[in-house]
Amino acid sequence: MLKKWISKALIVMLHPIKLFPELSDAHNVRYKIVFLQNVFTFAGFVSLIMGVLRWEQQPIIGKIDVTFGLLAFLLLSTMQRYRHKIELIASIALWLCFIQFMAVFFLADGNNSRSGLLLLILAGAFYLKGRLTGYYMLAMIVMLVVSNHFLAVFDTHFTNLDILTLCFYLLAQFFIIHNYESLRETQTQHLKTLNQDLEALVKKRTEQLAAANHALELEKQNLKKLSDTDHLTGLSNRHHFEALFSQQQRISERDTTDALILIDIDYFKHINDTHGHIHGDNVLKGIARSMREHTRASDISVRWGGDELIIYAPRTTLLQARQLAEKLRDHIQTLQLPDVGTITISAGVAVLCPGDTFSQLLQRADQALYRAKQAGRNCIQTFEPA
Ligand SMILES: Nc1nc2c(ncn2[C@@H]2O[C@H](COP(=O)(O)OP(=O)(O)OP(=O)(O)O)[C@@H](O)[C@H]2O)c(=O)[nH]1
Repeated sequence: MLKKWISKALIVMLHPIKLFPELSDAHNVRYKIVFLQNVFTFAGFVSLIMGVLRWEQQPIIGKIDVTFGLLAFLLLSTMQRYRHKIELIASIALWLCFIQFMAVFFLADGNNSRSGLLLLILAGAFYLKGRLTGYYMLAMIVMLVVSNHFLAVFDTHFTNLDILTLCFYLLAQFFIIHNYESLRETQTQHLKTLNQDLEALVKKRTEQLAAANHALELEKQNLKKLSDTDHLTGLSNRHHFEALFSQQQRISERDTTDALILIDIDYFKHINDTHGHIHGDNVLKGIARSMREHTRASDISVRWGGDELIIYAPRTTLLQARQLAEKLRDHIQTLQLPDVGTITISAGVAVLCPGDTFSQLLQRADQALYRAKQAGRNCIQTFEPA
C-alpha cells in the first residue's frame, strides 16, 4: 500500500505535464539545457565542497550535501544523453533541490544564510517550470517553514522575526518574479500574434504569387500557341513544324515510316482573282477544316505558305498516306463553298527514308506534286522510293 502511494506520489511529482500542465514550451528547451548544465555543474561542486567542509561538524548535512553533489553530476551526464527528456530532468532537479535545501534549512544549525537557499529554489521553479510551479513552490515553502516553526518538528533556532523576515523575502521575490514572468508572457503572446500575422501575410502573398504564376503560365502557353499557329487557318505554322520536325526525325531513325503529303489548291490564284481574297481566305479555312477532320491526333497539319499545306503523318506507309490524300481530295471536291462553288486540290506524297533531311523529303513530295499538276490537277501522285 505504502509502496503504491510512494510510486503514485513520485509519478505526480516527476511528471511535468500532470503537475504543471501549462509549462511545456518547446522554445525554451535550448535555454533550459544550458541553464541546467550550469546549475548541475555549479551545484555539484558547491555541494561537494560544502559537504566535505561540514562533514566533521554536521555529519548529516555533510552527507546530504555530498550525496546531492554527486546526484547533480549524475544528472549532468544523464542530461547529455537524454536531452529530449529535459522536462523530466528539470522536474527531478527541481525536486532534488527542494529536498536538499529544505533539509539544509531544517537540519543545519547556526547559519542564517541557509534561508537564502529557499529563494534560489523559488527562482529555479519560476524559470524552469513557469508561474504555476512558482506558486506551488512558494506555497509549499511558506507552509513548511511556518508550520515547522510553530510545531517545532526541527529545531531551526530561528526567531519569530527571522521567519517573518524570510516570508517577506519570499513574498518580495515572488512579486518580482511574478511581474517579470507576466511581462515576459505578454511579450511572448505579442510576438506570437505578430508571428501569426506574418505567417498569414506570407501565406496570402504565396497564394497571390502562385495565382500570378499560374496566370503567367497560361499566358505563356497561350502566346506559344499563338506563335505556333497560323492565324488564318488555325493549323500549325511553318516555324512550328520545322521545330517539331527535328523530333519526328529522331523517331524516323528508329525504323518507322513517316509520310508527308504536300497539298496545293488548284487554280487558287483564279479563285482569288474571280471572287476576291476574302473568299480565297474562306477556301483556305474550309480546306484546313477538312484536313483536321480527316487526320489522326498524331498527324500534324501545317500551313506551309500561301496555298500550300502539309500533312505530316508519323508511322504511315506510302500507300496509307496516298489513301489519306485521296480521301481528302475526294472530300474537298464535294464541298460547295458559298459563292466559290467547287474547289479541288492536288497533292504529292513521299515517305521519310532513314537519314533523310527534311528538305530532301519535301523535295520528293514537291516533285510528286509537280507531276500531279502536270497530270491535270485534282489528283495525287507519289514519289516511289528507289
Ligand atoms: N486569299 C488568300 N490568297 C493567298 C494567300 N496566300 C497566298 N495566296 C494566293 O494564292 C495564290 C497561289 O497561286 P499559285 O500558287 O501561283 O497558283 P494557283 O493559282 O494555285 O495554280 P496551281 O497551283 O498551278 O493550280 C496566289 O494568288 C496568292 O496571292 C492567303 O492567305 N489568302
